[in-house]
Order: sequence, then structure tokens, then C-alpha cells
Amino acid sequence: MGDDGDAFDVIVIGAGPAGEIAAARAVRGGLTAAVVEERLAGGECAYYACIPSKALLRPVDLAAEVRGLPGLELRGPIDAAAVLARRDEVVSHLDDSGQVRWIEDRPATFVRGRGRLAGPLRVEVTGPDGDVRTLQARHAVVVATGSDPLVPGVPGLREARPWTNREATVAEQVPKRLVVIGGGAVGCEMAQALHALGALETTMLVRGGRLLSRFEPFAGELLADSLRRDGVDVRFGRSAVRVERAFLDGPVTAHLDDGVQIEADEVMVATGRRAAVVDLGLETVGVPADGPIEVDATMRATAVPDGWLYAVGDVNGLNLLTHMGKYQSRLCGDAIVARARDLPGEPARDTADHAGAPQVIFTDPQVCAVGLTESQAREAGLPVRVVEDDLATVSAARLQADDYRGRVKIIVDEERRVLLGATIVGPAVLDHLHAATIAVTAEVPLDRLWHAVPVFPTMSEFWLHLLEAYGL
Ligand SMILES: Cc1cc2nc3c(=O)[nH]c(=O)nc-3n(C[C@H](O)[C@H](O)[C@H](O)COP(=O)(O)OP(=O)(O)OC[C@H]3O[C@@H](n4cnc5c(N)ncnc54)[C@H](O)[C@@H]3O)c2cc1C
Ligand SMILES: NC(=O)c1ccc[n+]([C@@H]2O[C@H](COP(=O)([O-])OP(=O)(O)OC[C@H]3O[C@@H](n4cnc5c(N)ncnc54)[C@H](O)[C@@H]3O)[C@@H](O)[C@H]2O)c1
Repeated sequence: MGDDGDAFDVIVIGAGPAGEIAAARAVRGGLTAAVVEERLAGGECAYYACIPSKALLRPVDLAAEVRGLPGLELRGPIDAAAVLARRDEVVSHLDDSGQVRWIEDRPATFVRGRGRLAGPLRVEVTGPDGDVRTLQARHAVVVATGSDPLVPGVPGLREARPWTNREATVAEQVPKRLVVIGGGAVGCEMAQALHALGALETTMLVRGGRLLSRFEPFAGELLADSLRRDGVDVRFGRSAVRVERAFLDGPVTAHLDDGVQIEADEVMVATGRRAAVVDLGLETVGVPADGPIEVDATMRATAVPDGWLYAVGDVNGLNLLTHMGKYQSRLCGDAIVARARDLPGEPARDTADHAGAPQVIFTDPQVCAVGLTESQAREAGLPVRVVEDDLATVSAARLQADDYRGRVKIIVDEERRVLLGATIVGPAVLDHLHAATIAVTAEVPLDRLWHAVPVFPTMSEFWLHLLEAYGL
């Protein structure tokens, strides 16, 4: 599908996972598309987030599995240099040519530069050489600019040049002493990975009372136990009130709210994200630029009345997860095609974002969840019944490891007898999440689920335990 000079049916700003898929889906529907990217095609996910962090965590996971079995022995500590070298391979040495090729093969036009809205259906792109090119969209502009790390306003913190995910995931060397601020997904994953790779003195400052506070409480408890067993110093109810680094390459000192000072080689900030809406020209089309772009169920920006502007991925704030951004992009691309071609019927609408997206935290233990937690379900006034099981009682757990520790919890809607949510925490459980996702999304009646016989001896027998405990 060719384009017509600088006019395209669809212009996508941002070539992260969400932007790439929105463009691909529009092209698949017969439209032309241009994708504008300022930095690297593939986005945060491919170079500074999901992919490198998982490359750093995989050996940690494997080492934990090996340690769980007598007869297998690690020959020494994990070889950090080898892991970092493999991480470099996995992120293609920060070379995005493969990803650009993927976009061009859709086919879509790749435009390198910073995109900015310049009125309805117009995008100005400032290229690496400073030249400005104006692109015109016939049907839609999709904002897929992602999010940036949020650095809290702790005195001295910015001046101390803290690591965010962007420095931590591509680090060339692992600091011996590390302070991590934040006990969410990034803080937990990176603290565990870097500690195992040589940050022997790792301290986590968690301002609340638990890790992963959006998950069921037992998830954070099991993870905190594991981190502490490994030697990570997890401090709850603690914040940094001041941070200082006197010399460029010198140590950094975190002053805590209890008067304690911690000296470290690096301080990492993992305190959440901010939608990337700065200097995007949103004001030229009447969209507020003070937070995520609000969208409807087809990812169309609610502030643009005639409906040509869309926002997918982190920038709409619905779910800061790659797979959810890509899901939104499939819906968005299809909706653009349906509207552009005047296809009959309603375009596909978002039904997964609000039901509780599936998520895995790739730590040891793995933390997997989908749907509502117990407290969310109760707050929503749903008729809730909870069933839990100790995963160590599943036959396969004895085969998996000595001293297997894990737990599973399901939330049942007692009136409809369907699953509202599930949380599974333990070693080697992440691939079990999709069964729960199917049960929650497809609203499989428990009486049908009962006939999905789990294989012996696999960890999936926890389903049998849960359904028997429920009374089936
Ligand atoms: C450390 C870490 C680990 C993570 N691990 C996981 C995980 O395991 N699984 C998971 O599902 N999620 C994970 N996430 C979340 C995931 O990275 C994001 O949800 C995902 O990257 C969002 O995709 P996106 O396409 O919306 O944005 P991004 O990936 O941020 O891509 C946006 C792109 O837009 C470009 N851009 C921005 N502004 C402009 C502009 N004006 N003009 C042109 N281009 C622009 C940027 O350069 C970037 O390439 C992780 C996040 C972090 C920080
Ligand atoms: N495996 C995965 O799926 C994965 C991994 C990493 C990140 N992510 C995504 O990336 C997003 C960002 O992750 P994140 O960990 O940065 O954010 P988060 O929202 O998960 O956690 C932020 C943490 O920082 C704390 N915090 C916030 N402000 C603070 C302050 N001023 N001082 C001290 N602590 C403060 C919060 O209490 C919380 O514990 C998440 O929403 C998640 O969806 C996903």
C-alpha cells in the first residue's frame, strides 16, 4: 500500500509496541500509514523496559530453580558480565533497524523525528537534522508516545543523577551498593535482578507497608520474604527525604525519614510513570495535556468531538502494560478502518482493560494476576466468595523444588458462579495465568471449568484443589 507524498490515511506518533501494532492493523485493513519515531522503533519496551529487564531476570529465575533441587549445583555466583552481554544481544545493541524493517514490511512509512500535532489531522515532524516535515492524515492520528519515568521531588534527588529504568536496564556494570526507591513492579524486578547480578548491598525503600500494593496482599508478602532471604534489605514505611552526591563519580547518600543515612554507588527511582504528553501539540486540537489522554472504548480521544484523534498504550493511562497497549491498538486500528471504510456495525470495543488486565511480575516467586482482587470485587459490591490454596500441597510442587512456596487465590462471583479474578504466586507458574485469563474473560461457569481436567502431575492441579475446596 503506497502513500501519496506526505498524506497518509493514518499517522501514528510513537513506534513503541502500541504504535507499531496500531499502524499494522490499519494497513491490514487496507489503509496507508506513517509511523513517526523520535528515538528507537520498538519503544521503551524493547530497549529499556520489558525485554532487557526480563533478560536480566531469567538467569535469576533459573538459578533459584536450580537451587531448589538437590543434585544440581551452581558453579558459583551468576556471571554478571555474561548476562549483561546476552542482554545486549537481546536488545539488539540498541539498534532498531530490524524493527524499522518490520514497520516498512507491513508496509508502512517510517519517519524518524519528533512528532507534534499542528491542528486537526496534521503532524509536524522535526527530524534529527532539525528539518521540519508536515504530514497530513486523511482519517486518523494515533498518539502512542508511551510514558516517562516519574522522579519524585525529593530534595537533591534530581541533582544526584538517579537511575531510572532507562539507566538500570542497559547498565554496563552492576553497582555494588544500590538504593531502590519504590516497591512496585519496576522496583521489585530490578532490585532482585541487580542484587543477584552483584549489587550485594541492595536496599529497597518502600513508603507503604507492602510490595506490589495493587496485588493481593499475599503476593507482596511472599515476594518480600524471598527478597529478604536473598539478602535484599527491604524497608517498609521508609522514604528518602534528601539525597546527595557530592562528586560526579562519587557515592550517593540517601537520608531517610528515620534519620538513617545510606551510602550507595547508585540510587534507582522506580516510583511510577507519567504519560508522555509534553510538547505534543495537544493544545492545538483542544486536548488537555496535564495527564493521560482520555479515550473511549475504541481508543478515540474523548476531547476531540469529530473523532479523528486516538491514543493507545501507556499514554492513555488505562493499563501500563505492553500486551494491553497492543490489545488497545488492535481495537483502535480496526475501529479506524471500520470508520474510514464506513463498514456496517459497531467497531470493536475495549472489554479487557476494565475487567482487570492479566499481569506477571517476573520475580522469584513469579506474581501473576488477572481480573479483580478481593478488595476490588468487594468495593464494587459484587457477591464475592474467596477460595485459596497453598501451592506446596499440589503434587507437582514436590517435583518442582524442595521447599516450594506459593499460593493461589480465586475470587468467585457467587451469583453467576464465574471467576472475577485470580492471583497465582510461586516459582514456575507464569504460564498458568492464561488459563485464569480465559476463565475470567470468557466467564466460564465453574460447573464447566470442573470438566477441564488438569494433567497429573502438573502445577495446574491447583485448579482441582480450588474447585474441590469451592464445593464441586
Ligand atoms: C522496567 C520496566 C519493565 C517493564 N516490564 C514489562 C513487562 O514485563 N510486561 C509488560 O507488559 N509491560 C512491562 N512494562 C511496561 C511497558 O514497558 C509499557 O507498558 C510499554 O512500553 C508501553 O508501550 P507504548 O507503545 O505505549 O510506549 P513506549 O514503549 O514507551 O513507546 C513509545 C514510543 O514513542 C516515542 N515517542 C514519544 N514521544 C514522541 C514524539 N513526540 N514523536 C515521536 N516519537 C515519540 C518514544 O521514543 C517511544 O519509542 C515495563 C516497564 C518498565 C519501565
Ligand atoms: N512485569 C510487568 O508487567 C511490569 C514490570 C515493570 C513495570 N511494569 C509497568 O510499569 C509501570 C510502572 O512501574 P513502577 O514500578 O514504576 O510503578 P508502580 O506504580 O508499579 O509502583 C510505584 C511504587 O513507587 C511508590 N512511590 C510512588 N511515589 C513515591 C514517592 N514519591 N516516594 C517513594 N515511593 C513512591 C509507590 O508507592 C509504589 O510502590 C507499572 O504500572 C507496571 O504496569 C510492568
